[in-house]
Amino acid sequence: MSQIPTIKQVRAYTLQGGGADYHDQADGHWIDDHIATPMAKYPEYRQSRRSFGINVLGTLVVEIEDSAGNVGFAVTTGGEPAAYIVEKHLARFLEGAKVTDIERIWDQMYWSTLYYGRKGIVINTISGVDLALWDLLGKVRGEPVHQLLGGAVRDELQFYATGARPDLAQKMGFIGGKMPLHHGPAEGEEGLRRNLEELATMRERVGPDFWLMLDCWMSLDLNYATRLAQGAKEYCLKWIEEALPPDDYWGYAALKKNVPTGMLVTTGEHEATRWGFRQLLEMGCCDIIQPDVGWCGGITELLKISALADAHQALVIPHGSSVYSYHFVATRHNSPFAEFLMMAPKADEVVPMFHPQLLGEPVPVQGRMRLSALDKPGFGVELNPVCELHRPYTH
Ligand SMILES: C[C@H](O)[C@H](O)CC(=O)C(=O)O
Ligand SMILES: [Mg+2]
Repeated sequence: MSQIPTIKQVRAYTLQGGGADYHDQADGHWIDDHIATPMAKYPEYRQSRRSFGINVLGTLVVEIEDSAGNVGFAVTTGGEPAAYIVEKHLARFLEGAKVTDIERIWDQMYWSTLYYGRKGIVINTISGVDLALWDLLGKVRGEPVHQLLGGAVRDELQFYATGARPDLAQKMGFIGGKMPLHHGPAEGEEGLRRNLEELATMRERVGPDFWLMLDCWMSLDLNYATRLAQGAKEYCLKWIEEALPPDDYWGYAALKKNVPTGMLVTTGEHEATRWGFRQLLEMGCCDIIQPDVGWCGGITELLKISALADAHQALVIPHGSSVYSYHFVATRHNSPFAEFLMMAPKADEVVPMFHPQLLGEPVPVQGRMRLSALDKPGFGVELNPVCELHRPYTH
């Protein structure tokens, strides 16, 4: 057997601009247009998520180089604080290790950061390192990540679209459309009426059979979420997403009992690790969990989360995250479809989710993606050289 390369150097960079929903989008983009948020109770922070700092962190880029000159990389949220954690803390667990030591490295990253980590930015950072390790291993082996995960269980992925225009997504071949909720409890009865009107208008446009979902981005309370779900029954809402703050497991368990029969409760994009998802699953909080592979602990942890969900008969439909989730979804029976986040400002065309950061990022065609689009080594993407990388710390 040929010798397994060892990890020579770990480098952490930051990058501003573009890059999915927590990054810098220009004025007029649907993703930052009066979306209901937990900050909407303050009128001055209601119109735009950038106003309260959704883009402050920017992107973390992790690069891992091995002794044979292969370089794996990944992008996630976390920016400069995450770069500090990689360089000053996590790099020690990688340098000198074999490129196959992924499980041991994850374990050491998690337990060594426990005293200041567990969730949020630290787990985003660990996720970025883990994804870069899987990318590197794929490049060393000359195989796509889905093959390293045990192989695909289907030849084609099917997508629903998240964006302001499910009616256009329907024409583009997606199986459903998830709209952002625009008004939270602070906008009172008038806001609730407008939320339901928007849903009614969209149902009218897409006809009776197309899936319609509402993404509430943690903005509601149990009473409001229950009333919204009950009002939305008439318009056959397929699921109500992230209605409550992620820590309100008790609220989710109650909401799941309160929603009309057949309507699904989904959540989990801001949840992390097997322990967080265990809480959601054991308390009966939702029907579908939506881990983001760049935030929940990476692929290594998502495998564990997914097995746990399967045993609870819950589906795993990862949040956004492009190629990092496509390679995973292709390999799991309990992930029968995937999300595509419409990053075109008017949600009127399919554009790569992480544009301009990645080169070679595949996108759905007619709401579908052939497995052959994911056949390159690693995650099959490259960093776009036009993006300016900044390395704020070294070790
Ligand atoms: C549209 C939502 O507010 C959010 O930005 C994206 C999201 O939660 C999702 O794709 O799910
Ligand atoms: Mg969501």
